[in-house]
Amino acid sequence: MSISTQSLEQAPFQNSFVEELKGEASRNKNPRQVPGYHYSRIEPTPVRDPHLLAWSDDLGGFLGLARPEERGPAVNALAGNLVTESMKPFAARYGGHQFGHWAGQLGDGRAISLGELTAVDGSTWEIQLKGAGPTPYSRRADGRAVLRSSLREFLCSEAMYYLGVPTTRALSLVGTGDKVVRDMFYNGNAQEEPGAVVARVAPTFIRFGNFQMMAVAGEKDNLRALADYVIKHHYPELGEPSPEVYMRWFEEVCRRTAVMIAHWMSVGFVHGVMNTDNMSILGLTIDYGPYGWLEPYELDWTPNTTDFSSRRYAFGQQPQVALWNLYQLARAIAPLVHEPEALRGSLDQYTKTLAETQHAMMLRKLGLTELNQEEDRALIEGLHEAMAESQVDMTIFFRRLSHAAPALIASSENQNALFQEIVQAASYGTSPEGEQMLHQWLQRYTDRLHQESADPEAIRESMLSANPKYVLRNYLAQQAIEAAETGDLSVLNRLMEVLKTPFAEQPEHDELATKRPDWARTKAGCATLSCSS
Ligand SMILES: Nc1ncnc2c1ncn2[C@@H]1O[C@H](COP(=O)(O)OP(=O)(O)OP(=O)(O)O)[C@@H](O)[C@H]1O
Repeated sequence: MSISTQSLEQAPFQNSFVEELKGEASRNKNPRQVPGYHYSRIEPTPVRDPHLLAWSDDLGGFLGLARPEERGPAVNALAGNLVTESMKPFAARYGGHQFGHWAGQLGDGRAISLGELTAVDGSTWEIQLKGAGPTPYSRRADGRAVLRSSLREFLCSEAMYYLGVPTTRALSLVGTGDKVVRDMFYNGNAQEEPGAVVARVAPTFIRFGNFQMMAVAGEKDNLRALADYVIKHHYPELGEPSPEVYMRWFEEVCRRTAVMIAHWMSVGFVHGVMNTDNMSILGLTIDYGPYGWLEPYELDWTPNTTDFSSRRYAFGQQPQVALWNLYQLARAIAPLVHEPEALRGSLDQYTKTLAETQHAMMLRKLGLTELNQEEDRALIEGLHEAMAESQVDMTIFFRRLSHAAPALIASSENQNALFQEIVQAASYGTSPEGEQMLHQWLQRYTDRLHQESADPEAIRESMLSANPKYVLRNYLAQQAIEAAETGDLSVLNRLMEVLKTPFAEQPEHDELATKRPDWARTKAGCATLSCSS
């Protein structure tokens, strides 16, 4: 049965954000403070030659949208060149803590939302164009985005979705035909790069920073209206807003944020810039900027060169930083509840959910069922220590372990050779101490596996479904970028296809699951990135 789809420019948009919240009357794009409002109505600025570079078929189908032609009205709408009658585009006003410091008003400086579409299951999704031109929140920047960062955002949003990580999605990547000037290395050498627009999709893009902005400005009515809007549309199960419901809502935000962080930690995703304006009120991964995937297992690794000195947003810091961010959200919404102190209790919900979810996810990754919680905790702790010491490739290590599980259970005489093979497969030059720790851990793990009653093949299958073979290693994204910049989309297309089923073997794509090559270790974009985008 074929599901009927329509072209984007024919799709009927709803505009609950614009209609239910407060927008300023002025439509001018001059940078300014916008006190007293949730958003500004602002039209995207047209680009020279919008052409489709990539399209997410699954998401398009889910939204009832037909895949657009390379050029035409649908792509014009995806670039911001065509605003249809039912769209009421807007840029939201928010603030945020950046690297721990309150930065004042930020807002959508280059993202413009077109409105909301109804998906085939009846749910509602906001469509937002990133790189669509200046808004009152652009400050001194140009409102545009370069192809390299847009391609990274497009690819990773979808890759994370297929990994099962809570995330915003990406519908399309459109080349603009315009050049954008950026200093990619922050060395003063600005150069022209191709521009692009990504159409992002999420139930809402509201961030912690939207609430912080209203609170800092002392706009209590706006703060309440925003909370009521979010609860009504996105947490309806909590009931009619009231001081008690705000408490329960905050607890739920804490819970969802914990689940998101547990997912990041379980696949080795490092967001790179967890400012409070990059924390979604729905617990979704948002803003794929200087993110990266852990290759050698290092807790203090960050892909973001801007964060090299403080390492505030390093892999191992993410759980703590999310808690700090939630604390800032609690401070922002405190005026809405009777007992602000009680919000602190909800932060415990974060810590508890994070610990439980991480533990459950790690058991799945190891093919273990809950037998003895204390012992299993110690086993998992030991694994983290051994991985940190040996700095093995996290993704490859777990994948190899999954394949090896039946052999480990069979306990042949060649056990040491098997241990060696697992470590070697994932090693970037492990120290003898690191190797020894991993061998000892593997012995402990093998003993523990013996206590499992399931069929070894079933254990292997279940581990393979919890340990992805393919993740978007930075150097892979960089290869797709370099090809796309010369007009070759084949690398991008291949990655899109492979990352749709990251847990499947897909042997013809083995080379996309290998260790980071040596040349990529220091090359810009391949391991580390600046915020330039
Ligand atoms: N080229 C740009 N033009 C205008 N504003 C920008 C530009 N780049 C970033 N900003 C703004 O700077 C702030 C923080 O930057 P950040 O890098 O987190 O944003 P981003 O990647 O554009 O945004 P998002 O969080 O929407 O993905 C945001 O207010 C953002 O809109």
